[in-house]
Amino acid sequence: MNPDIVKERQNATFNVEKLTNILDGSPEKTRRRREIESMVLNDPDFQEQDPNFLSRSERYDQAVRKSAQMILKLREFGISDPDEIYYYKNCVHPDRPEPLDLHLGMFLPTLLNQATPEQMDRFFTPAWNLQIIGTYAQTEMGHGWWRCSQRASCSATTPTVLPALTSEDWRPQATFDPATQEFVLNSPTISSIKWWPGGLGKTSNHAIVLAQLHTQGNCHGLHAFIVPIRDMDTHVPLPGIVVGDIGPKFGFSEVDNGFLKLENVRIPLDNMLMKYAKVEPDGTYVKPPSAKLTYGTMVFIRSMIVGQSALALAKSCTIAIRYSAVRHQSELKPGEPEPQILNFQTQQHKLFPVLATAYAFTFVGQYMKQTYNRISGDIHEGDYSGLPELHALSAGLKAFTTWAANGAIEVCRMSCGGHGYSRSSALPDIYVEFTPTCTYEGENTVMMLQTARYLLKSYSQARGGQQLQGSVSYLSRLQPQPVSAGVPPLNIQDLASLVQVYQLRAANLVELAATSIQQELQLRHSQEDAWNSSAIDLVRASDAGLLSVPQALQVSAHIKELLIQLRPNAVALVDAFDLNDKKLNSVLGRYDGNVYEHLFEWARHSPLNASEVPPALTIIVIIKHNQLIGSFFPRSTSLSTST
Ligand SMILES: CCCCC/C=C\C/C=C\C/C=C\C/C=C\C/C=C\CCC(=O)SCCNC(=O)CCNC(=O)[C@H](O)C(C)(C)COP(=O)(O)OP(=O)(O)OC[C@H]1O[C@@H](n2cnc3c(N)ncnc32)[C@H](O)[C@@H]1OP(=O)(O)O
Ligand SMILES: Cc1cc2nc3c(=O)[nH]c(=O)nc-3n(C[C@H](O)[C@H](O)[C@H](O)COP(=O)(O)OP(=O)(O)OC[C@H]3O[C@@H](n4cnc5c(N)ncnc54)[C@H](O)[C@@H]3O)c2cc1C
Repeated sequence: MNPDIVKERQNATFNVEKLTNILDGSPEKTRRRREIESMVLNDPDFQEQDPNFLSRSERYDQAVRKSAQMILKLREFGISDPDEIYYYKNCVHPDRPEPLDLHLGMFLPTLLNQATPEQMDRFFTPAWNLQIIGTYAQTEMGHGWWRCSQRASCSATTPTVLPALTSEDWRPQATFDPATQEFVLNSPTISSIKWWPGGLGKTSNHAIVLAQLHTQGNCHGLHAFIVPIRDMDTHVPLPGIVVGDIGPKFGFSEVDNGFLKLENVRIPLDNMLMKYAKVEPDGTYVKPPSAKLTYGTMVFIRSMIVGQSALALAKSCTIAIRYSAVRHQSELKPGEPEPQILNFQTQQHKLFPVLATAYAFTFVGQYMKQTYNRISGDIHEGDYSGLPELHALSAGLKAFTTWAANGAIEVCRMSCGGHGYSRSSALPDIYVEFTPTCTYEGENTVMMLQTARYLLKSYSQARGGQQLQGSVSYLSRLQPQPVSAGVPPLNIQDLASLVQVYQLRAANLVELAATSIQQELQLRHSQEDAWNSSAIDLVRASDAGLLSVPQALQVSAHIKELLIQLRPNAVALVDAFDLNDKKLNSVLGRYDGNVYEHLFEWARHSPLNASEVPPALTIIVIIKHNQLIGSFFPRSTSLSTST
């Protein structure tokens, strides 16, 4: 054990195990989490080659092998609780998305939320047993977003063939054929090819495809269909299915994100997910109680991503803070030993806010999950009243937490200097695997605008005298203040006072956005144009701080004081996240702090070190010996060599 890190732990002023229990929810939950962890980390079937030294195809193959083992073991150990499955999976594939993510994270949950009992028997049971492997195909090459409700040019009363349809409307179509009781699916244009779905490229044999429903000559907007894409025995693509991998990406190397072109693919009537919307055998369309229910799975994953932001931050600051405790640089005073870099105020100022955010997001993630479970329970009982708030909260928190975490991971990487740039630190991988959360499940700006839409509606209800409940109740309680009213009193030591200032700022920003829309409406006369011209204010309204210059200076001084208070407990606070070394997979973030010897050891495994003279270098050796000069270079080229 590195002596610096030992001293850090000796200086801590609280019981780390108790804090771990609080983070987990209870001592029993900590025990069970560790039990699952050791099932995976001590299982030889999950041993792997360091992916850093593998090609993409090798990484995919290794991940598929581990995922298959994972399913067998989940069955063997009878693990069926979604939280436990999720935890087990995260130990099997630490930090890395894998080919079955979409199957587990979106295919199964979409069936649970939108399938009829008959469809549950036909699809969910075999999918649970991994006979059916599914993905969720919404995004297309030309479009990442869809309307929940029908477009003006795609409504129940608009015949499909009207020339009013624009090129934008040429999205994948599912047209009902009553003669055969089938839907015929087509991707009419290049831009309507499904693009991005995880596990689609090679792994899945089924996809939930979102397509425009056409029946009795009318278009009814976006609906979900279960489409078999590969033969269940041979895994070969079925007729009419053009499918494959979209190629290498920034990260996600283990995942076969794919493309899917549908060419007159026929599926039975009862392959449309019909828990809510229905098509009768004669083609009659039965509306769902809410068109927004089609988007339920995204609300689930967005809620889950809030917790993933916390985990990415916990990992990043564990690595950076432990490393900063054992790294020494630059004499502070001449002749004295070099200090731990964690003693530099600037280093603390980089890392301690990340640490605080990791804690805050952990609790926000738990709150989001409880809210999701509560409101989705109501929805299952037929009460849809909480859906708008759930959508606004999950969309806004997904965007806010992923943006914040995305920036903070990079702060952690840079705070580790050069070694942070090495893949041995794990920080580059954490970044590339985390950053697409800002884009997928709804691009963040678009999500912020969804939250703003809800805030503005709530604002106008509050101004109309309604007493609002839940997360927007502050809009009823607080009267937005004009700038001339000055800044509110603030006690920076008092949490309640800080929350009140945040709420006031939020209310002011919502009012600013509403005023902007009103002004733009007078200028532009169209609600849509006024909305777009106020979009910057709207995004700010969803991301609410209202301080005077002296108050800001007071905050700044208080932060310096807090850095000093936090310093003795920094290592213990990251230890409390209880991230096992094998899960963290970082040379810099090792629990024992023995960084340098393991860094050297890790580098020696680089494939470039497999031979002292890599084969490609023989050409240089030959050139050095002047044997090829005549054939490689024209006679006029003078090459001076010493040999
Ligand atoms: C069962 C066992 C489970 C075990 C689980 C265990 C382990 C899990 C394992 C793994 C998980 C790991 C990883 C996670 C897996 C996957 C993640 C990886 C990849 C990502 C996959 C994807 O990206 S899928 C594609 C996602 N795509 C999007 O998110 C597109 C975003 N677009 C939209 O949401 C919409 O197009 C829109 C909202 C931007 C615009 O829609 P539009 O209709 O035009 O909107 P408006 O006119 O503004 O609003 C209309 C109306 O609807 C309301 N609304 C909108 N969305 C929703 C919603 N989702 N819910 C409720 N309500 C909604 C909106 O507020 C408006 O309401 P009002 O009219 O009342 O104002
Ligand atoms: C790693 C990864 C995995 C994915 N997995 C899946 C999957 O499994 N299944 C699936 O269906 N999809 C998947 N996706 C696709 C993903 O859901 C989309 O990329 C995402 O929804 C964003 O859509 P887009 O790419 O069309 O971005 P665009 O909407 O084209 O965004 C581009 C820019 O335009 C801006 N913009 C767009 N609309 C508006 C607006 N209304 N107002 C203001 N600004 C706007 C955005 O803010 C952004 O700056 C995945 C993507 C990635 C990167």
